[in-house]
Amino acid sequence: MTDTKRIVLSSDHAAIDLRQAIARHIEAKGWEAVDIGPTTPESTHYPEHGAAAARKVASGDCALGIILCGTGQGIMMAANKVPGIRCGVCADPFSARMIRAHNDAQILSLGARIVGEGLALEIVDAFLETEFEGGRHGTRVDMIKALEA
Ligand SMILES: O=C[C@H](O)[C@H](O)[C@H](O)COP(=O)(O)O
Repeated sequence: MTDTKRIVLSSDHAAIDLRQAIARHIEAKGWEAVDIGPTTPESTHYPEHGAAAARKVASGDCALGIILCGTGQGIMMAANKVPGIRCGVCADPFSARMIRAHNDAQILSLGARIVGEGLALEIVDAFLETEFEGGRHGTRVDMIKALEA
């Protein structure tokens, strides 16, 4: 677990129920859920929500993030446009462990129209409980960072 336990959560309209279930789940596990919404089901725009969550992480206000839309794809694309952010879509726990251990991803993206709640919570646990391994993976993450320079 990282030093700070603040985890930002955000989604579009397609994932409100799952996002709120994840917030309750991680709070019960001792993380602080910083849920920045939205809370009402009107159709909204995932780029705004992905960017808002990513900025919370990039600024250091939150250590990690969990974002959701229908597929997880669009909101992931938006989050990855914020400098310094590495975000991956996962539909299985192994991938969620690997984006932390090998890619040092700070944000997990989930598709609420893809994964059910039980699987989503397993994916979230895998993501939050895994640390970056560094070493050769650090060299490669540094190469990703250099692409932004
Ligand atoms: O990648 C995009 C997400 O899956 C969105 O949640 C999806 O495009 C929203 O679609 P709709 O406006 O038809 O609910």
